[in-house]
Order: sequence, then C-alpha cells, then structure tokens
Amino acid sequence: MNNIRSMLPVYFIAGTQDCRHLTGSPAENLLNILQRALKAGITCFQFREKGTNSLAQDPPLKRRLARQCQQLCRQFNVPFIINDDIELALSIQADGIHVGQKDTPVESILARAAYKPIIGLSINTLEQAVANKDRPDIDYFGIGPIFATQSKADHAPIVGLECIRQVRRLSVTKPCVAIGGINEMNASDVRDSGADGVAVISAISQSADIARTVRALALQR
Ligand SMILES: Cc1ncc(COP(=O)(O)OP(=O)(O)O)c(N)n1
Ligand SMILES: Cc1ncsc1CCOP(=O)(O)O
Ligand SMILES: [Mg+2]
Repeated sequence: MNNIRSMLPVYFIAGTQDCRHLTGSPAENLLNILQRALKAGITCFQFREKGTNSLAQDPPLKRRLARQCQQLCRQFNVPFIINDDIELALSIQADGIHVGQKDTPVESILARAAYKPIIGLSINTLEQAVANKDRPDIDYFGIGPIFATQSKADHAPIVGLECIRQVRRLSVTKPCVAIGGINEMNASDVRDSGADGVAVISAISQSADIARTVRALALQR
C-alpha cells in the first residue's frame, strides 16, 4: 500500500471476544460483523484475537479464522492487519502487523519477514512519538487510549485529545490513527485534533446499525 494515510480513516479492530453478544459460533459472529463493516466502507481491518473469551488458546482455529477474515478483506480491497502475532501474520502474508511498546520489536519482525509488511506501532506518550517519528520502518502510529475504553483491560493511561494535538505540534508528520473510546459522537473532535483516522472496536462491533455507524465515523453525514 503506497498511501498509508488512505487506510486510516475508519480502522476497524476486532476478534471473536468482541462479538460475544451475537448468538452464532464465535467465528461466524466475527465474520458476520466484518462483512457488514466492509460493505459499509471501513478502510482497514485489524484481526485482534486476544484475552478472555478469545481463540488465543486454539491456534489452528485462530489461524483458520484469520485466513477467512483475510479473504473477506481481499474481496473488498481493504488492508488486513494482524495484531501481536508475528508468526501468524508472516505465515499467511498479512498486509500488515500492529505491535505495541511491549510487543515484538519492529526490527526483529522485519528481520524475519520475507516481504515488507505494513508496520503499525502503538504510541502512549509524547516521548514515544518523538523517539519514533523519523523511523522509516514504521508506517503509522496508533495513538491512545484517547478516552476510557472497555475493550482493553491492561491499557496504558488515558491521554486525551490533547496528546494528538501535542504530537502534531511536535512536528510528528507520520500517519496517525487514534484509538480508545472513539465513537460516532467524538470522531470529528479526534480528527480535528490532528488524527488521520479513528481505530475502533466497540463502536462498530457493538453497533445495532453498522452501516450507519461506519458512515458516521467517516463523517459522511
Ligand atoms: C491501531 C492500533 N493502535 C493501538 C493498538 C494497541 O496495541 P497494544 O498497545 O499493543 O495493545 P493490544 O492491542 O496488543 O492489546 C492497536 N491494537 N491498534
Ligand atoms: C486495543 C486498544 N488499545 C488502546 S485502547 C484499545 C481498545 C479500543 O477499543 P474501543 O474502541 O472499544 O474503545
Ligand atoms: Mg500489542
């Protein structure tokens, strides 16, 4: 993908743990929600199978589901990113990999990769943004959590909209997607603060009307 900024406007993240309110099997539920989100116009999908109620303890099932999500994303020409699991991502040639500050270092991912995956890095402080801002091996930052979130138990302290503004004031020009507690109501504030896009779990996975939510997040009202 040449233009990373163009994949960030509505960046959907999910795993089966985020779709437990539906009545089907975990895999069916995720695929159902992902298909609706793709039809509605999400610009990127991150497969994040993690924590209680996820398939993290069942690698073959997780891999099968990852392939199904990847195929769906391909049909819609939407980048398919894998969270944390480098081995899975590289073995199925995911378009990209997202890692946090405590995950596998980017250098070691790229040393193992036989192709150039898109690389996203989580940023939780201004210092981290500045330290990584000129690294050519990192394609985008995921900045957050901006607001309170129920979707990640062990999250870093909330940084607020001010963090995005400060990152931009410090001349960080790298593509940035904001994450954490973002919904239809606050997405425009997030963009106005300097983010290129919004990354959401619950706003889409828990939505009663995914098409309307995706449109609202994209600000195509
Ligand atoms: C786009 C995006 N931004 C941030 C994160 C969070 O990554 P991390 O801090 O490694 O936490 P986990 O998602 O791995 O629990 C993300 N996943 N995506
Ligand atoms: C994975 C992650 N990293 C920081 S906050 C968060 C969860 C975002 O989920 P939600 O959009 O439901 O607040
Ligand atoms: Mg991580």
